[in-house]
Amino acid sequence: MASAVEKGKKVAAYRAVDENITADHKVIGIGSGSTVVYAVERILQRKELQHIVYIPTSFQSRLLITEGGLTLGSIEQFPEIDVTIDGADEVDSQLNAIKGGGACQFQEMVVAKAAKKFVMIADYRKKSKSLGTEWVKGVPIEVVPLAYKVVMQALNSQLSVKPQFTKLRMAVQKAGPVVTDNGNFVIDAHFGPIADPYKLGQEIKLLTGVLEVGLFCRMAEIAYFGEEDGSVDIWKRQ
Ligand SMILES: O=C[C@H](O)[C@H](O)[C@H](O)COP(=O)(O)O
Repeated sequence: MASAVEKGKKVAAYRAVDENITADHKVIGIGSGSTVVYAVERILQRKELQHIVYIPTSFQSRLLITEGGLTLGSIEQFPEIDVTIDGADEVDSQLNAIKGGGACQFQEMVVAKAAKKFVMIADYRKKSKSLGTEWVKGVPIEVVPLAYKVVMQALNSQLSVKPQFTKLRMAVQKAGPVVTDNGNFVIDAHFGPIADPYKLGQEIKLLTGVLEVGLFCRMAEIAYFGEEDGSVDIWKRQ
């Protein structure tokens, strides 16, 4: 029996695919994480979507595309994407989101920005009144390895909001830090409730050594949340 969370991910992903991807589309971006697995599952069920080129956002998402037998494209070949569909760790009512729980935020940002429409999918646990209240592991920040200590110091001293903690993300079943698909490290910085996620994201992005910040602000047009009862709550950006 699938848990309520898994059911939530699945109904959100299926509905988002059905309402946003059509046979007229040529290039679709595929996000990363456990919810996106259901989006690809739904795409594979829809025979009329098989001719589309799919752009990955991580090693995991590339595997989903190739193992499903879909056509893989790169962002270099296809810098213009019709729709990108991706998961999220926490989403507020304006559709600002924390992403990067799986350390994929850089490629996800590139592929989301290249898309005419960015669609998010998640289960009910990801809905939030204020970013930093539901996802308390910290905002994921991808940094060039040699600069990680310098960035940590800067995070603690140079921002308009002081983080409650900053941590280098450590790997599981491997000694040492998580290494991203781009060969970088991830710092998780927790700020508590974030009053202005856009501003905070801009400030962090300016720190030398930072490649990308997992604050996706003013980007998604629509978000689908799968509920415990099997329904889907749809939020649109105003
Ligand atoms: O780096 C990972 C991504 O931003 C994921 O989209 C995010 O962590 C959500 O993942 P999941 O669908 O597994 O909750």
